[in-house]
Amino acid sequence: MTAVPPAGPFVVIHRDKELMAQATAARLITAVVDAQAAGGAASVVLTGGRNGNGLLAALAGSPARDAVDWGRLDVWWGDERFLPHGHPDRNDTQARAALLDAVPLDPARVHPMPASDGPHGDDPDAAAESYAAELAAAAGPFDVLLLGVGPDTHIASLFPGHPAAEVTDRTVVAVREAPKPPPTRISLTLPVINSAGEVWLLAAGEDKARAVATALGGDDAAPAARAAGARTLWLLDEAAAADLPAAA
Ligand SMILES: O=C(O)[C@H](O)[C@@H](O)[C@H](O)[C@H](O)COP(=O)(O)O
Repeated sequence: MTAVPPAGPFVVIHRDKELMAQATAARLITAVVDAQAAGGAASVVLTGGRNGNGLLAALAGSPARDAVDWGRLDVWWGDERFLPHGHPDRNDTQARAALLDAVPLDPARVHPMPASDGPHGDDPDAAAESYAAELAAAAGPFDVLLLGVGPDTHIASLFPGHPAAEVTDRTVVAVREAPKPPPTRISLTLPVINSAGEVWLLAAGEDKARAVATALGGDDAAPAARAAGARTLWLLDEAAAADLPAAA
Protein backbone atom coordinates (compact mmCIF):
# COMPACT_ATOMS: atom_id res chain seq x y z
CA MET A 1 0.00 0.00 0.00
CA THR A 2 1.27 3.45 -0.84
CA ALA A 3 1.39 5.85 2.08
CA VAL A 4 -0.71 8.97 1.54
CA PRO A 5 1.50 12.07 1.92
CA PRO A 6 0.29 14.62 4.47
CA ALA A 7 -1.82 17.39 2.92
CA GLY A 8 -0.97 20.99 3.64
CA PRO A 9 -0.40 23.11 5.50
CA PHE A 10 -3.18 25.04 3.81
CA VAL A 11 -3.62 28.66 4.89
CA VAL A 12 -7.03 30.33 4.97
CA ILE A 13 -7.17 34.04 5.77
CA HIS A 14 -10.40 35.68 6.92
CA ARG A 15 -11.08 39.41 7.14
CA ASP A 16 -11.32 39.54 10.93
CA LYS A 17 -11.58 37.27 13.93
CA GLU A 18 -15.39 37.30 14.05
CA LEU A 19 -15.64 36.10 10.47
CA MET A 20 -12.89 33.57 11.14
CA ALA A 21 -14.92 32.17 14.07
CA GLN A 22 -18.11 31.98 12.00
CA ALA A 23 -16.45 30.38 8.98
CA THR A 24 -14.51 27.92 11.14
CA ALA A 25 -17.71 26.97 12.99
CA ALA A 26 -19.32 26.22 9.61
CA ARG A 27 -16.26 24.22 8.60
CA LEU A 28 -16.33 22.24 11.86
CA ILE A 29 -20.03 21.44 11.52
CA THR A 30 -19.38 20.12 8.01
CA ALA A 31 -16.35 18.09 9.06
CA VAL A 32 -18.27 16.46 11.92
CA VAL A 33 -21.33 15.78 9.75
CA ASP A 34 -19.09 14.21 7.08
CA ALA A 35 -17.25 12.05 9.63
CA GLN A 36 -20.56 10.89 11.12
CA ALA A 37 -21.95 10.12 7.67
CA ALA A 38 -18.87 8.02 6.93
CA GLY A 39 -18.38 6.28 10.25
CA GLY A 40 -21.33 6.88 12.58
CA ALA A 41 -19.43 8.67 15.33
CA ALA A 42 -16.97 11.57 15.16
CA SER A 43 -14.33 12.94 17.49
CA VAL A 44 -13.02 16.44 18.05
CA VAL A 45 -10.26 17.73 20.27
CA LEU A 46 -10.87 21.19 21.73
CA THR A 47 -8.35 23.88 22.53
CA GLY A 48 -8.35 26.50 25.24
CA GLY A 49 -7.90 30.20 24.55
CA ARG A 50 -9.93 33.01 23.04
CA ASN A 51 -9.97 31.72 19.47
CA GLY A 52 -11.04 28.22 20.42
CA ASN A 53 -13.80 29.56 22.65
CA GLY A 54 -14.82 32.11 20.01
CA LEU A 55 -15.24 29.25 17.55
CA LEU A 56 -17.39 27.28 20.03
CA ALA A 57 -19.56 30.33 20.72
CA ALA A 58 -20.03 30.86 16.97
CA LEU A 59 -20.98 27.21 16.62
CA ALA A 60 -23.53 27.56 19.44
CA GLY A 61 -25.13 30.44 17.52
CA SER A 62 -25.11 28.72 14.15
CA PRO A 63 -28.49 27.72 12.70
CA ALA A 64 -26.74 24.67 11.18
CA ARG A 65 -25.48 23.34 14.51
CA ASP A 66 -28.18 20.70 14.80
CA ALA A 67 -26.98 19.04 11.60
CA VAL A 68 -24.51 17.45 14.03
CA ASP A 69 -25.60 14.26 15.77
CA TRP A 70 -24.43 15.51 19.17
CA GLY A 71 -25.06 12.17 20.87
CA ARG A 72 -22.45 10.55 18.63
CA LEU A 73 -19.67 13.09 19.08
CA ASP A 74 -16.64 12.39 21.27
CA VAL A 75 -15.14 15.51 22.79
CA TRP A 76 -11.54 15.56 24.02
CA TRP A 77 -9.15 18.31 25.06
CA GLY A 78 -5.69 19.08 23.72
CA ASP A 79 -4.62 20.65 26.98
CA GLU A 80 -5.94 21.73 30.33
CA ARG A 81 -4.99 24.13 33.04
CA PHE A 82 -4.50 21.93 36.13
CA LEU A 83 -7.02 23.59 38.43
CA PRO A 84 -9.98 22.39 40.51
CA HIS A 85 -13.12 21.12 38.82
CA GLY A 86 -15.35 24.00 37.68
CA HIS A 87 -12.60 26.62 38.01
CA PRO A 88 -13.41 29.49 35.61
CA ASP A 89 -9.93 29.29 34.06
CA ARG A 90 -10.21 25.61 33.17
CA ASN A 91 -10.54 25.00 29.44
CA ASP A 92 -13.40 22.57 29.96
CA THR A 93 -15.35 25.08 32.11
CA GLN A 94 -15.00 27.66 29.34
CA ALA A 95 -15.96 25.20 26.58
CA ARG A 96 -19.04 24.10 28.50
CA ALA A 97 -20.13 27.72 28.88
CA ALA A 98 -19.44 28.54 25.22
CA LEU A 99 -21.15 25.50 23.67
CA LEU A 100 -21.17 22.14 25.41
CA ASP A 101 -23.91 22.90 27.95
CA ALA A 102 -26.22 23.98 25.11
CA VAL A 103 -26.12 20.81 23.01
CA PRO A 104 -27.33 17.24 23.73
CA LEU A 105 -23.95 15.52 24.08
CA ASP A 106 -23.69 12.07 25.61
CA PRO A 107 -21.86 12.76 28.91
CA ALA A 108 -20.02 9.44 28.51
CA ARG A 109 -18.47 10.81 25.30
CA VAL A 110 -17.17 14.03 26.91
CA HIS A 111 -13.60 13.52 28.10
CA PRO A 112 -12.31 16.43 30.18
CA MET A 113 -8.75 16.20 31.45
CA PRO A 114 -8.62 15.51 35.21
CA ALA A 115 -8.91 18.39 37.67
CA SER A 116 -6.46 19.11 40.50
CA ASP A 117 -9.12 18.10 43.03
CA GLY A 118 -10.04 14.92 41.14
CA PRO A 119 -9.28 11.27 41.97
CA HIS A 120 -5.53 11.81 41.46
CA GLY A 121 -5.41 14.81 43.78
CA ASP A 122 -2.88 17.48 43.05
CA ASP A 123 -0.59 15.15 41.07
CA PRO A 124 -0.39 16.23 37.42
CA ASP A 125 1.70 13.18 36.43
CA ALA A 126 -0.96 10.77 37.70
CA ALA A 127 -3.64 12.91 36.02
CA ALA A 128 -1.73 12.80 32.70
CA GLU A 129 -1.34 9.02 32.98
CA SER A 130 -5.02 8.54 33.62
CA TYR A 131 -5.92 10.65 30.57
CA ALA A 132 -3.47 8.61 28.49
CA ALA A 133 -5.27 5.45 29.63
CA GLU A 134 -8.65 6.97 28.70
CA LEU A 135 -7.28 7.83 25.26
CA ALA A 136 -5.80 4.38 24.77
CA ALA A 137 -9.20 2.83 25.45
CA ALA A 138 -10.86 4.97 22.77
CA ALA A 139 -11.24 3.82 19.19
CA GLY A 140 -9.48 5.38 16.25
CA PRO A 141 -7.64 8.63 15.58
CA PHE A 142 -9.27 12.00 16.16
CA ASP A 143 -11.24 13.44 13.24
CA VAL A 144 -10.50 17.11 13.96
CA LEU A 145 -8.00 18.48 16.45
CA LEU A 146 -8.11 22.23 17.18
CA LEU A 147 -5.11 24.21 18.37
CA GLY A 148 -4.87 27.86 19.36
CA VAL A 149 -1.44 29.32 18.58
CA GLY A 150 0.25 31.47 21.24
CA PRO A 151 2.34 34.57 20.48
CA ASP A 152 5.44 32.49 21.36
CA THR A 153 4.34 29.72 18.89
CA HIS A 154 3.06 27.38 21.63
CA ILE A 155 0.22 25.00 20.90
CA ALA A 156 -1.82 23.10 23.50
CA SER A 157 0.52 23.42 26.55
CA LEU A 158 3.68 22.71 24.54
CA PHE A 159 5.86 25.80 24.82
CA PRO A 160 9.03 26.49 22.81
CA GLY A 161 12.14 25.32 24.66
CA HIS A 162 10.08 23.48 27.32
CA PRO A 163 10.93 19.79 27.73
CA ALA A 164 7.25 18.79 27.35
CA ALA A 165 7.42 19.86 23.68
CA GLU A 166 10.03 17.14 23.09
CA VAL A 167 8.20 14.24 24.75
CA THR A 168 7.55 11.41 22.31
CA ASP A 169 7.21 8.34 24.54
CA ARG A 170 3.74 9.20 25.92
CA THR A 171 0.48 10.57 24.58
CA VAL A 172 -0.18 12.91 27.52
CA VAL A 173 2.30 14.87 29.61
CA ALA A 174 2.24 16.93 32.81
CA VAL A 175 3.64 20.40 32.23
CA ARG A 176 5.20 22.37 35.08
CA GLU A 177 6.50 25.94 35.03
CA ALA A 178 4.58 26.86 31.89
CA PRO A 179 5.26 30.46 30.89
CA LYS A 180 1.51 31.11 30.40
CA PRO A 181 -0.49 30.94 33.64
CA PRO A 182 -1.38 28.75 35.33
CA PRO A 183 2.08 27.14 35.52
CA THR A 184 0.84 23.56 35.93
CA ARG A 185 -0.95 22.06 32.97
CA ILE A 186 -1.67 18.79 31.19
CA SER A 187 -1.13 18.46 27.46
CA LEU A 188 -1.33 16.00 24.61
CA THR A 189 2.13 15.43 23.15
CA LEU A 190 3.13 16.10 19.56
CA PRO A 191 2.98 12.47 18.36
CA VAL A 192 -0.69 12.10 19.35
CA ILE A 193 -1.54 15.58 18.05
CA ASN A 194 0.01 14.58 14.75
CA SER A 195 -1.97 11.35 14.57
CA ALA A 196 -5.21 13.32 13.98
CA GLY A 197 -6.96 13.27 10.62
CA GLU A 198 -7.28 17.04 10.56
CA VAL A 199 -5.25 19.55 12.57
CA TRP A 200 -6.59 23.10 12.50
CA LEU A 201 -4.41 25.88 13.93
CA LEU A 202 -6.24 29.07 14.85
CA ALA A 203 -4.68 32.50 15.25
CA ALA A 204 -6.14 35.99 15.19
CA GLY A 205 -4.78 39.43 15.98
CA GLU A 206 -1.59 41.32 15.29
CA ASP A 207 0.16 39.90 18.37
CA LYS A 208 0.17 36.53 16.55
CA ALA A 209 1.66 37.75 13.26
CA ARG A 210 5.28 36.98 14.12
CA ALA A 211 4.46 33.53 15.56
CA VAL A 212 2.44 32.60 12.47
CA ALA A 213 5.21 33.67 10.08
CA THR A 214 7.84 31.86 12.16
CA ALA A 215 5.89 28.61 12.34
CA LEU A 216 4.79 28.62 8.71
CA GLY A 217 8.39 29.46 7.80
CA GLY A 218 9.21 26.01 9.20
CA ASP A 219 11.26 26.99 12.27
CA ASP A 220 11.52 23.70 14.16
CA ALA A 221 11.97 25.46 17.49
CA ALA A 222 8.34 26.53 17.14
CA PRO A 223 5.92 23.88 18.45
CA ALA A 224 3.28 25.20 16.03
CA ALA A 225 5.61 24.42 13.12
CA ARG A 226 5.67 20.78 14.17
CA ALA A 227 1.90 20.26 14.45
CA ALA A 228 0.53 18.46 11.41
CA GLY A 229 -2.28 16.00 10.86
CA ALA A 230 -3.02 13.94 7.77
CA ARG A 231 -4.40 17.32 6.64
CA THR A 232 -3.36 20.59 8.24
CA LEU A 233 -5.14 23.94 8.05
CA TRP A 234 -4.06 27.30 9.37
CA LEU A 235 -7.14 29.46 9.96
CA LEU A 236 -6.15 33.09 10.39
CA ASP A 237 -7.47 36.60 10.34
CA GLU A 238 -5.74 39.26 8.28
CA ALA A 239 -3.92 40.71 11.27
CA ALA A 240 -2.36 37.36 12.21
CA ALA A 241 -1.39 36.79 8.56
CA ALA A 242 0.26 40.20 8.20
CA ASP A 243 3.86 38.95 8.30
CA LEU A 244 3.38 36.09 5.82
CA PRO A 245 5.01 36.52 2.43
CA ALA A 246 2.44 37.80 -0.10
CA ALA A 247 0.79 35.03 -2.15
CA ALA A 248 2.03 34.84 -5.75
O1 LIG B 1 -4.89 26.37 27.61
C1 LIG B 1 -4.49 27.24 26.87
O2 LIG B 1 -4.14 28.34 27.26
C2 LIG B 1 -4.46 26.92 25.44
O3 LIG B 1 -4.97 25.75 24.98
C3 LIG B 1 -3.39 27.59 24.62
O4 LIG B 1 -2.57 26.74 23.86
C4 LIG B 1 -4.12 28.58 23.73
O5 LIG B 1 -4.85 27.90 22.74
C5 LIG B 1 -3.17 29.56 23.07
O6 LIG B 1 -2.47 30.24 24.11
C6 LIG B 1 -3.91 30.59 22.21
O7 LIG B 1 -4.81 31.30 23.01
P1 LIG B 1 -5.64 32.53 22.43
O8 LIG B 1 -6.55 31.98 21.37
O9 LIG B 1 -6.37 33.09 23.63
O10 LIG B 1 -4.63 33.51 21.92
